[in-house]
Order: sequence, then structure tokens, then C-alpha cells
Amino acid sequence: MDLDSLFTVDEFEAVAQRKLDPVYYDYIAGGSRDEVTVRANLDGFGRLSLLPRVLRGSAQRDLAVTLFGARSSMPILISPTAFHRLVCTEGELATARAAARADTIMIASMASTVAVGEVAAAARAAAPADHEPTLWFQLYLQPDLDDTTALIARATKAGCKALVVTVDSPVLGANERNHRNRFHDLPPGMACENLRNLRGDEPGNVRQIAMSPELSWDHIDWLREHTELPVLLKGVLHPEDARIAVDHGVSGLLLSNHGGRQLDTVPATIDLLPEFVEAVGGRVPLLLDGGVRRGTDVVKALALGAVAVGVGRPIVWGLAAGGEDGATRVLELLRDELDHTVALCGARGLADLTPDLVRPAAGSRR
Ligand SMILES: Cc1cc2nc3c(=O)[nH]c(=O)nc-3n(C[C@H](O)[C@H](O)[C@H](O)COP(=O)(O)O)c2cc1C
Ligand SMILES: O=C(O)C(=O)c1ccccc1
Repeated sequence: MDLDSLFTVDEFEAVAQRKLDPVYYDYIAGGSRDEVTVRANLDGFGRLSLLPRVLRGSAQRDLAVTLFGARSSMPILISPTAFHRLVCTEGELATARAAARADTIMIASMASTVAVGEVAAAARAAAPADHEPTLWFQLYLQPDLDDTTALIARATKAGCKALVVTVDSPVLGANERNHRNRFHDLPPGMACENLRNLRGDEPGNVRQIAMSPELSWDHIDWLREHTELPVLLKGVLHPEDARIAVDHGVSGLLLSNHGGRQLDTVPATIDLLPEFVEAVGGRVPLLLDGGVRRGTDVVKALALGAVAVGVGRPIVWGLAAGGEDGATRVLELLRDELDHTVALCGARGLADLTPDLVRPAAGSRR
């Protein structure tokens, strides 16, 4: 595959779809039930327009952000996605190398098919000599707190710099494509390596990941007492819960609807962002994911108050199309689009991206 002939995230998706087993493509592309929210995330960006300023730009546009003490060369992070070995042999090792090469932050999924310690080592080996790559760990709090403790220990030992706790999954979302395809488990030879031998001789089975409807704010308090790492919550959608989260001392929020894979018919994250910004009132950094496919999407999210965005599926399409190089190319495409959009908006950098640049629009992007 000549990766240089691909110019958009959507083209990467098309190549990935051609290459992948349709069962795996459906698992990745799909969302829950009618996939209303999957589409809403894309349409939400399409329904916003950008209103540029003129005659105030700069030839030097710094796109870097610092998050919890770690610098990322751009405000585009890798959202946690499971099972990278389904789409490329090296799996999460390739993703980690791509993140390190692009100098951005990878949020490693608890459901990765390579153990977090190995993912971290791959990132360190691929990073430029003077640079320490940043890895965060996505956690599903386990109702068995000994399991959670063991997972935190693994992530901390690997050098992860934050815990991103996914709170939108009291039960697993229903991707009906998976039901139709009878895709319920990893193929032989692949496992959820972070779960392997966690406390005994567990095989690293997907079903070891407990989704629990009984988790509560007490568990967040417990977690904060059991780690020194910043704790972010991923998947808070109600602004009232955002306020409660801040009151419970979380360090940040990742406004996410899980790419439309949990409760269907929830709003697009970009549509919720203004209310979230108001609820949080600058007390903690707000990140956003869901439907980011273009530099203009990134600019809209930042202008409306996010400090950074995450991309989920685009990275998996990059991996499927071309492994480490494919994921790197996706990150570089998004970086170039972001820089280009910032310039066209008459902005000197991210601080110039203010809410007045975003207006409602008729029509959609696709
Ligand atoms: C294939 C796939 C696997 C995912 N696995 C996880 C996961 O293990 N943990 C998690 O918190 N979110 C997971 N997500 C959700 C992503 O972190 C992210 O919220 C979502 O993909 C963002 O939307 P986007 O794909 O439109 O960029 C997954 C998403 C996809 C597409
Ligand atoms: O597929 C997902 O969206 C996801 O979050 C997940 C959760 C557990 C195991 C694998 C994936």
C-alpha cells in the first residue's frame, strides 16, 4: 500500500475496509443499536461552520499542548481502542511507536492485545533520544478492587502518566453487527494481555473484563486514594455529572460517547461541549472525542473550549491500512490539516481559537 497516496482519514477507512475481514471491520466501524450517535458525531461537526479572522496570522503556529505536566506536539491524542492485533500483527506496539514518532499521547486501552508494559517499552524505543513519550492507561474499574489494584500497579509500573476511567459502560453496549456476525471473542492466539495472570493463572479472556452497573462515586474516591496519578473520567455526558466529577477531585474529563458504542441516541459530543464548558467552569481541562476526522473538526472543538481531542477509529484505520506507518500517516495528516486550518482562521496558535469563530451552519460534511 502506498500510504502517500492517501490524503484523508476517510480514504484510510476505505482501504481498511477493503483489507479487513468484514467481521472485524463491522466491530470497529459499528456502534450500538441504530448507530444514531455514530452518525450524530460526524454530523455534529458538519453542522458547524468556521468564521475566520483576517490579517492577524503568523508564519509560526505552535500546536503543542501540555496536559498534566506532559507535552504533546499537538492537541490530537489517541483515544483508547481495544484489540489492535485484530488489524495488524504488531498490534498496540505499532500504535505506541506511531504515537511516539508523532510526539503525541496514546491512551492505551485496558483491553489491548499487548501488555501495557510492552506498549510503553515500544514507545520509549521509538521516541527521539531526548524525548520521553507519554502513555495514559484507560481503566474499566473492576468491582473486584483487588483486580483494579493489580491493573493500576501494572499501568503505574509501565510508566503511565494518567488513568482514564471509562464510566459510560455499566453494561456493554449492544453492537448488533457483532451479534449478527457472531463476533464475541478474540481469535485463537490473541488475548487481553493486561488481564493475563492478573492474580492467578487467568488466560486474559475478554470476559474477564467486568462491566458493573454497581460502580458509584465512592469508587472514584477510592481510586483517588489508591493512586498518585491524575484521574480523568471518560464518558460523563450529563453536565450535572461533570460538576459532581469535579467536586470529587478528578483531574480532567474526556467528553466522549464512546464513539456511539454505548447508549445509542445520546447527543454528539461536539453539541454537548458548550454546556460542559459552562458546568466545569475552567476547573479542570476538558478533552473531547467522537467523530473527529478533519483538522476543521479539531479547530471547532478547541474553539468551543476543549484543550485537546481524541481520535479512535482513524488510528485503527491507519493501523489496518499500513501498521505503524499507517497510524503515523493518519496522525501527520490530521496535524497538517489542523495547522492549515489554524492558518486559514487567522490564528497564531491554539489560544486564538475562540468560540466566536464557530457558527451554526446548514448542510452536512458528507
Ligand atoms: C474498535 C473500538 C474499540 C474501543 N475500545 C475502547 C476501550 O477499550 N475503552 C474505551 O474506553 N473506549 C473504547 N472505544 C471508544 C474510544 O475510546 C473513543 O471514545 C471513540 O472511538 C471515539 O470516537 P471516534 O472513533 O469517532 O474517534 C473504542 C472504540 C472503537 C471504535
Ligand atoms: O469495543 C469497545 O468499544 C470497548 O470499549 C471494549 C470493551 C471491552 C473489551 C473490548 C472493547
